Amino acid sequence: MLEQLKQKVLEANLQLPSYRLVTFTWGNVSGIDREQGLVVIKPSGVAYDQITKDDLVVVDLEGNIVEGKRKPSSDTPTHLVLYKSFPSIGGIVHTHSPWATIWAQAGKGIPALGTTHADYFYGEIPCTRKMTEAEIKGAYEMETGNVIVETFRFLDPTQVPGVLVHSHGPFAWGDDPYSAVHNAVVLEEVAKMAARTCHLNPNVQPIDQSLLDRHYLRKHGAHAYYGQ
Ligand SMILES: O=C(CO)[C@@H](O)[C@@H](O)COP(=O)(O)O
Repeated sequence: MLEQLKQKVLEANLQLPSYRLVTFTWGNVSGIDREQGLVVIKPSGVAYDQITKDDLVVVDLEGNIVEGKRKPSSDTPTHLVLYKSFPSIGGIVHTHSPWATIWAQAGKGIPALGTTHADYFYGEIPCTRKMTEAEIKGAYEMETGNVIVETFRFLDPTQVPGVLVHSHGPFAWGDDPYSAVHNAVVLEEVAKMAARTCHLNPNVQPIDQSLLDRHYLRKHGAHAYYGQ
């Protein structure tokens, strides 16, 4: 089980540069084995083209290193807060993908302006509030997770599998590391489309609820009918 998860996390991390979601060592992917309560995550500061399965780090839900010779991603506390708060997710991706990061730096959520967005996100992709001085100077990465969880107090993370951390960048998640990367790619695509749509038409409004429902629910939920 854990070896299979390591392979998935390795492949998912290597997808980030191939989908052009990261530059240098920015970003990270993790996956969780909920039966064992263990998380596999990318090593901190290691170039993607040098990462091997042996470089991956295994931590418990308190962040203790259980296996691995490297230091875990600096964002590990953020991932752990999300795994503990969102029990349905199996993989998490953080990047600084440019278009999503532009929205995060602007402090604005990405509105659902079209069906591409609606196919994956059941409404706006929210932006967190700014973090306080105390949060920034305190356990910063853990507090980053807490501000994401606070943003989702009235949202279902399975229906909106991503968020923008104010002044920082996007986090996306899914059932496993691969689906988390898939959602991270879509988040970046809809961020680009939405930015250019708003530039073309500053008065554009989010799509009607009926269209949002039709597109989201045809792919998700009990009555989904998309695909084979
Ligand atoms: O968000 C950041 C830095 O702002 C991190 O994702 C990025 O530097 C990657 O850090 P790690 O190599 O995962 O420790």
